[in-house]
This record gives sequence, structure tokens and C-alpha cells, in this order.
Amino acid sequence: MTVVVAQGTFDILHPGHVHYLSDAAAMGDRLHVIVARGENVTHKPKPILSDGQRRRMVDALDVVDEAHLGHPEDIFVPIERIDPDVIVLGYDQHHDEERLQSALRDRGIDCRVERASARDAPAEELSSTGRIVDRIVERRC
Ligand SMILES: Cc1cc2nc3c(=O)[nH]c(=O)nc-3n(C[C@H](O)[C@H](O)[C@H](O)COP(=O)(O)O)c2cc1C
Ligand SMILES: Nc1ncnc2c1ncn2[C@@H]1O[C@H](COP(=O)(O)OP(=O)(O)OP(=O)(O)O)[C@@H](O)[C@H]1O
Repeated sequence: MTVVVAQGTFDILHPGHVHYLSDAAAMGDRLHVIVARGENVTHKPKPILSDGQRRRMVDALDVVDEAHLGHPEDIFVPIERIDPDVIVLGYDQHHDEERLQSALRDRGIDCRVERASARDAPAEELSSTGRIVDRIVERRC
């Protein structure tokens, strides 16, 4: 049984999220997803939807076995509990694979790090939360 972990903000779900999570699910037998707490999203605007709502939406996807809210302070706490064989980073996530791998080793967590593929979205599709929000502002404000 290969246990896989994916993670992200997942604010306003779109086909790019489904692509990432399907890619991650295909790398093992069981997919756990860690949904970042809004308070920890500091590299882009804060999510629109609450922590609980984002977790429930991810948990409802067919490819996901279990979605968890992230830990408020220590990202390795949920990893230690889930004990995955693979952590799959999104194609554009800012985390550095080698630094993450070495931090995992330092914590005594035996797990490899992979990257999901990018997706070519059809031209008419908004495959980014930031772009969906921009479109809402443009059309409704
Ligand atoms: C291995 C790993 C574990 C993570 N665990 C948590 C966590 O426990 N709590 C949390 O708030 N965020 C967690 N994150 C999410 C990051 O803090 C970051 O906010 C997230 O990668 C944002 O992704 P996005 O830019 O794809 O939306 C984790 C990230 C990684 C790579
Ligand atoms: N179009 C896409 N193709 C492949 N992967 C995607 C795509 N969109 C999102 N993902 C993956 O899902 C992860 C989690 O998505 P996230 O919640 O950051 O949404 P986002 O739509 O990329 O957000 P934003 O537009 O605000 O940066 C991303 O880090 C990315 O790796």
C-alpha cells in the first residue's frame, strides 16, 4: 500500500486542482490531502473560503481518500501522523524539493518527494484561483 500526500490552499476548486490531485493519486494507492490553514497562506492573497469549507470540498473529490486541515504551526505534524511514502508537490509550488527532502530526513521521516505535471488548460478555461477571482472582480464590481 503506497500512501501519498498532496497539499495546497484549494480555494475555489477548478480543473487545475483536479489535475494535480489525480496526478498525485496515480502515484500510489491512497491519497491524503493537507489543506493549508488560511493563517499560513502568506505567499499570496488570503483564501476567500474558510478552512473548513476548503477541506470539505477537497474531501468530496473522488480521487481523494482523506482531506485534513493542516497544523497551525508545524507542517510536519500531519506528515508524521499520516506517514506517507510519497509527498507530491504541485508543478508550480514554491517549496524546494531538496530542502523539503532534507527537512524530512532531519525529522526522521522516510518519504520521497515528487512533482506533479503541469496541465494545458483549454483557452476558455480559468484554471487558477487567482484568475477566477480577477474575473469575478472584473465582471461584478
Ligand atoms: C509537506 C507539506 C506539508 C504541509 N503541511 C501544512 C500544514 O500542516 N499546515 C498548513 O497550514 N500548511 C501546510 N502546508 C502548506 C504550505 O504551508 C503552503 O501554504 C501551501 O503549500 C500553499 O500551497 P499553494 O500555493 O499551492 O496553494 C504544507 C506544505 C507542504 C509542502
Ligand atoms: N492549472 C493547473 N495545472 C496543474 N496544477 C495546478 C493547476 N492549478 C493549480 N494546480 C496545482 O494545485 C496546487 C494547489 O492549487 P492552489 O490552491 O495554489 O490554486 P491556484 O489555482 O494555483 O491558486 P492561485 O491562482 O491563487 O495561485 C497548485 O500549487 C498547483 O500546483
